[in-house]
Amino acid sequence: MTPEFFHEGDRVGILTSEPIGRVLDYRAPEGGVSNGAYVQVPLGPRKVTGVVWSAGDGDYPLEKLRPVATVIDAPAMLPGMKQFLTRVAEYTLTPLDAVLRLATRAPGLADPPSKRRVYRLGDARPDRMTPARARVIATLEELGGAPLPPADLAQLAGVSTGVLKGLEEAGTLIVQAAPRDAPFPTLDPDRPSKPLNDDQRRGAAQLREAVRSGTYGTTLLKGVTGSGKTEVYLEAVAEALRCGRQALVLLPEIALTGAFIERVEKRFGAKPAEWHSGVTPANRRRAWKAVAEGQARLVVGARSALFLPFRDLGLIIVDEEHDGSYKQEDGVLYHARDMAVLRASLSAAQTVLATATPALETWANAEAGKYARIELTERFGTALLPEMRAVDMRGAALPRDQWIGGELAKGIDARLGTGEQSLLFLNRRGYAPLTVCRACGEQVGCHQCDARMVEHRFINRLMCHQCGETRPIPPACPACGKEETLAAIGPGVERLAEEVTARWPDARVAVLSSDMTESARALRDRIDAIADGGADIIIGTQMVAKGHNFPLLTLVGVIDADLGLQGGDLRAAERTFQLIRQVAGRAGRADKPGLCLIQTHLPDNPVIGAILSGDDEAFWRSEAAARQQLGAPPYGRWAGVIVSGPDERLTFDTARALAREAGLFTQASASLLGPAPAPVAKVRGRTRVRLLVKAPKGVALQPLLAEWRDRVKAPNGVRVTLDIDPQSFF
Ligand SMILES: Nc1ncnc2c1ncn2[C@@H]1O[C@H](COP(=O)(O)OP(=O)(O)OP(=O)(O)O)[C@@H](O)[C@H]1O
Ligand SMILES: [Zn+2]
Repeated sequence: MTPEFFHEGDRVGILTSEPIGRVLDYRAPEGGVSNGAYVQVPLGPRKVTGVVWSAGDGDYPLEKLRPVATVIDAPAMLPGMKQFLTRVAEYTLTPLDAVLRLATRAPGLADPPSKRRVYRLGDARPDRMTPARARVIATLEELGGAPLPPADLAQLAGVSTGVLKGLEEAGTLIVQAAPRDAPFPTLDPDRPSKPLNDDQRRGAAQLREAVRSGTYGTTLLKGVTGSGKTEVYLEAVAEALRCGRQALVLLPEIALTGAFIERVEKRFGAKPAEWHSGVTPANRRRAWKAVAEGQARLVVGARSALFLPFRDLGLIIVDEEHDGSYKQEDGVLYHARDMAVLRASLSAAQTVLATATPALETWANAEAGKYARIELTERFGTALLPEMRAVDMRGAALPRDQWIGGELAKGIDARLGTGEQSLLFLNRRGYAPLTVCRACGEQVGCHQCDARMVEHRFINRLMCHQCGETRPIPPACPACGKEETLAAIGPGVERLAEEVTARWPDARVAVLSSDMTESARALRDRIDAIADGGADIIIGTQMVAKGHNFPLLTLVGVIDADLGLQGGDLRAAERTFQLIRQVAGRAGRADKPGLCLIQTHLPDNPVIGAILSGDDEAFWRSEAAARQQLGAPPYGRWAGVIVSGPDERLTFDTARALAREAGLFTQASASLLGPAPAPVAKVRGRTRVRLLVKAPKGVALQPLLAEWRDRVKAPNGVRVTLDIDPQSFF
């Protein structure tokens, strides 16, 4: 048992967020320190952030230990949070310090709370009263004594800051220093919600009851696109607020937060805290602290918000829970949906997984009765689900630089000039996936990756989608040196935009792709403008499939439905099903009916069939049966292993040495496959080799993997990465 408090001079164990691999001993500072306190400690010449984790247990002489330098002004980490971080580390087989880093990513945490200047009303009145001066006094009197920053006061009173200066000199305005981290406004759960329909009401009641129970539980909220899932789970949020607890809503895409926050503001009368990479450092720190103090009651954010120091988390919503972006693919390889369930189970909270097309894992857990279930089978109001049609492209014979077939083109024609919008979906960023020399056949590749360079015409450069490196489009072939022989092959969204502009020169075209380098704010404005009718034809990658509401949109064209079906990884069918259903769901969300045309060369493919048929349960059952037969997740447990290093031979040697220890797995009725060069065999100059561990469901895989990894000492520079429940296999 760790004591609650350490007195000055006690030996304390500090976990830092530095890659040290263990808890370090320090001496408790003057005044003592609580268990769980966030602190700064000296480490070599630096000061680093850490948490009081345990009693110190080393045998280094106490008097030689360095004392804790600063105790950070924030509530101590709660035992439940320590447990959560520990379990994440164990589950993902990552060092605890790396997980702590996720939980302390608030810039300037240790800085003293900074102050800003505010004005409050003093007793003195100026000798000479002017209308402007009177307005300033009236404004502050109306606020009942609350101080205001100069800029806000000037704006509200409609005066210049010069007027304020004069009043300050007269002693009418008094300067004060107020903490910069203003508290978050209070959300009111009892403001009226939208009137819910019967299905929504039933779902909301079920969720409210679950939240009130004050126990752990997970619910799959499955509703067709446009059924109003958001309205339903906002009722669960309201209930958590009524119970005095905190709530977290995870969204898969930053571009969605703007619209979502507006909905929260309408429902609860104020804005929630935001947490994602687009939030400024100052606001991050403000949110982190307010969450730790229990003052911020609702957080809307990206997956990393799961690691915020909630006081009393009662509810986690994972919106579009099937979305691949919930898996973090570097650093700590965790799946935010799974870790949300873990965090909820440790804090007697409820999790709600909202989606139109659940991940097979989630579907199976609901089938098995581990998750409760709520179904919304119809769109809200009078809107109908879009009509879905496959377009057989096998005989289409389109010109070389066209990808929009006759039927789709007719659909676009019919909508131009009527105020209705068309959306063309192509899940490929850039101009063309391939740049080939017409003279020698060279495919332009990345210098440091086993990947082709992708032409991005908007920035006029070639880009490697593995490492992000860009370079100018070369004037001559890098292999044969011939000039003007490089040709773009195949379409990306930018090239599709070119086709659209050529064929419909008068149409207003908008391209939405995740690599556009605009700010979150600018992107949001653009999306709002599109929703208001600012474009006739929208072209987008999977970013457009997620959750947007474009009321005027009535036609969705899937340019190439077969893209995701090739490559044949474990989830190819599932992902294609989810993505196309989701993008189709953008059509016909208001009063006009929607149509989705799916261009394919594989019209008889069962996945295309399932997308068209509307019989979801049949699709999940057949997917489940196929996975069961393979012993694949969720019916078996898989772990991906990537061995990478700058030296090819050493990397392969390490992988082979690991493979020789496969006996450890076979004894536990698990198996090891590989090594084999990874499908992307080189990234940033590092050779990549893959192995795969497959185990039956009951096997405790992590301890086995840890022991196995430790049996082989990887030479300098060679890294062994373990990926539990891998989502990607490149
Ligand atoms: N009870 C309601 N009253 C009025 N409007 C509603 C109600 N429920 C939903 N809507 C409206 O219906 C539309 C779809 O709702 P919402 O965005 O919640 O659906 P969804 O199920 O999350 O859809 P998707 O999965 O496609 O993103 C929205 O414009 C929303 O404002
Ligand atoms: Zn590269």
